[in-house]
Amino acid sequence: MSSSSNQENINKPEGQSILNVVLVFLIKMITWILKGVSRCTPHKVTSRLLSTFHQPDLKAIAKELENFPGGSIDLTKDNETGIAVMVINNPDKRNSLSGKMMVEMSEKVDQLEQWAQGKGLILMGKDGSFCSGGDLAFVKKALHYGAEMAAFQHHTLTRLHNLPLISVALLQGHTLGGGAELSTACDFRVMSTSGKIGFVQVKMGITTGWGATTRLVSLLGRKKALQFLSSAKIMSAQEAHQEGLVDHILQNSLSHNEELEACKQWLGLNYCNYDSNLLQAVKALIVHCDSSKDTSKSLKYERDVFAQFWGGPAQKAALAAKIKHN
Ligand SMILES: C[C@@H](C(=O)O)C(=O)SCCNC(=O)CCNC(=O)[C@H](O)C(C)(C)COP(=O)(O)OP(=O)(O)OC[C@H]1O[C@@H](n2cnc3c(N)ncnc32)[C@H](O)[C@@H]1OP(=O)(O)O
Repeated sequence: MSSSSNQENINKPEGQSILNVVLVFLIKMITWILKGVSRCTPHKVTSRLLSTFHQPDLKAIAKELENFPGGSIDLTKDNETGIAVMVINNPDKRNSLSGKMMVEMSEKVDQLEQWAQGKGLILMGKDGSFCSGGDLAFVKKALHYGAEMAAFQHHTLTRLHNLPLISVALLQGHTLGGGAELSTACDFRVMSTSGKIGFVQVKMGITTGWGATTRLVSLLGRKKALQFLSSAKIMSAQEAHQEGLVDHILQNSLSHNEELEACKQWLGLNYCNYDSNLLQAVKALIVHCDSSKDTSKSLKYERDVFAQFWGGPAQKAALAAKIKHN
């Protein structure tokens, strides 16, 4: 009796410690598996993001974006030629986009949607540079606001893409990151011989936030989209033309203004020769008949993924490194 109770006293702690070891092992295994699963899950959407994405309150987002000043978006419409020019005007920062400029771009797209005499649109940057993406001063202050900013930009750029006007991005100087994304919201891209274009987002620790993945896949197919987006390669005009991203390279040694005139001629002579009602109908038909036009699901997925990386450690490290892409 006494020996068996001794036995029990001796065995009990041993049994417990084995149980403890097994329990700790199991907990570690479960934690490890869960971490692995979460690492493999491409997008973890929080309830906050879901509610934002299902019904983005664009007016409230615009109000918030207006708190980030700098630059402007300028629009001139020529009723005679039917060609409008939209200028991204923030040359001191290589025409990067502030929050306020995002709102202004949306307002200018509203105006173009109503332009009955319109045939064509040229989107360009001020003083010989197209756009170097988001204004990094804005980006650093808006690291909590990626999902909302992306929803706003998706709405504006989808409307820009679907305008009943034949649109051309005039790519002078640098077209980087969000700038490259903007260029894909136009029907054509015309580039200076010295121009450079790069989807540098992965180098900045993020994925596309302004809808370029969705548009690139439909424009050039999966393989090219993958090549541009995964390499962050900066392409010359010749390379971008060979890849099919750029439609026309301008003649060498023209001034910035001469390049604009040459771009107007290219657009006007090739695509704006006929009546504006007819041309608007042609563009509207193409948008309507494009089987990939319902991009809402794809854009939502794109911004879900973007929101995961925006404000994350890789982006913060890239911003701290003050990377230049020239
Ligand atoms: C939002 C996100 C997205 O895709 O969703 C993105 O867009 S990611 C991509 C974000 N973009 C970038 O990371 C571009 C970083 N910048 C550069 O790589 C370079 O500045 C170039 C754009 C190639 C221009 O080089 P370049 O030698 O010609 O001029 P620079 O470097 O002296 O630039 C002239 C002035 O413009 C400013 N600057 C240039 N890009 C800027 C930007 N995105 N935001 C704010 N400031 C910018 C420079 O700091 C400099 O200001 P100071 O004279 O005061 O020094």
